[in-house]
Amino acid sequence: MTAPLSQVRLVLFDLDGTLVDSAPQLHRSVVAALAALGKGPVTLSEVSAWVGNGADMLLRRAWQGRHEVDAMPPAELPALRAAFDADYAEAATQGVSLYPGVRETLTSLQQAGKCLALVTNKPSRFVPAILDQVGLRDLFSQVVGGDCLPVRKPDPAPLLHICAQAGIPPEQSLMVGDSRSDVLAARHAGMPVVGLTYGYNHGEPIAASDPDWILDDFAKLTPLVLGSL
Ligand SMILES: O=C(O)COP(=O)(O)O
Ligand SMILES: [Mg+2]
Repeated sequence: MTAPLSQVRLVLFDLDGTLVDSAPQLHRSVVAALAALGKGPVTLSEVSAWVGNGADMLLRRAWQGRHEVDAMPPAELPALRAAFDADYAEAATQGVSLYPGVRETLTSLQQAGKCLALVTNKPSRFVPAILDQVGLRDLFSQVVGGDCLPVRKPDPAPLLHICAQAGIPPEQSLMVGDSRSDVLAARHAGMPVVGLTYGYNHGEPIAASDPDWILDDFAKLTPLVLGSL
């Protein structure tokens, strides 16, 4: 599907691996949570490959040391999550950085009259402080976190919720993300989707998820959306 991007009035952005490089802080807090329950550490590259389906799934993967986890969550999950939350409340903003071109690109899209929204699987309580830290808080008209609705990406509901609130249909919207959850959510919502190559996608190239456009540089969004790419 390649809808004409001249129609796009609303652009929805993923957070982790799309706007911010947050894996180092997530890694720190996952290791702290494991240690609190007497478990040894996991690596940054493992954590990067396990991000994308929310904090509980990240912790379940870390607990089992693999991406595909058992259907039943471990009994330790609530304690693990409490330890993670306690550490991440402090770690989330420490050294978190924007990918190149993000601020300039978001600003130019907003100045061109596009409505911007954030749709992340990260628990909502951590999102405002991160947006403040990187100076993006005022750019989004809506922010939907991983626990705002009963379901999260790859379910299309968070994307459709944002469209409904904005009064803009999915066909006139664009999803921008780094993982297969973003591509699938957009597909199910009937929305075109850009996949970025540099983020966290469970260790596989974003091309495997077949987004409508693949960009290796966030700044290329401006000409893509505003019409000169
Ligand atoms: O918390 C996660 O698993 C990832 O969050 P994201 O949806 O912003 O990539
Ligand atoms: Mg992401």
